[in-house]
Amino acid sequence: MSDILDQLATVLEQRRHADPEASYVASLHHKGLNKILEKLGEEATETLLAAKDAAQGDEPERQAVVAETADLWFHSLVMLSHLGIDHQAVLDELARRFGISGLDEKAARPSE
Ligand SMILES: N=c1c2ncn([C@@H]3O[C@H](COP(=O)(O)OP(=O)(O)OP(=O)(O)O)[C@@H](O)[C@H]3O)c2ncn1[C@@H]1O[C@H](COP(=O)(O)O)[C@@H](O)[C@H]1O
Repeated sequence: MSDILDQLATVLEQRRHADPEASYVASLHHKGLNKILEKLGEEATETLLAAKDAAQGDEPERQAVVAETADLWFHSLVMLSHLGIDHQAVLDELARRFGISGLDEKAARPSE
């Protein structure tokens, strides 16, 4: 899975200083963080609406969830790139958490 993420992250990095007229990613960087976050919020909402439809739908509705989730992941990568955060850090964090039950992790948190 991380092959395509690595390739995409490389392209996104190249687009940071590309011509906004010629590249969607460059146009997002050019518009700035608020625009990127606005798109991210939109894609999150579209993903959850698609998921609600898919729960009572058929194959087309399931495919819509895949497409919306791809939009959401893509815009998350653009956000990370804009902030200069390597997407590998997110993969490393997931790897660090791998095998640690969320229930156990929460129970081990210091009480506030
Ligand atoms: N994976 C993607 C990708 N996924 C989604 N999108 C774009 O994300 C945009 C958001 O979808 P919307 O339906 O919300 O778009 P919209 O309604 O036109 O947006 P608004 O006008 O409402 O702001 C669309 O223009 C999609 O084409 C993507 N654009 C680019 N990529 C990748 O990024 C690379 C670089 O793209 P460019 O920078 O455009 O060369 C591409 O080669 C692809 O690999």
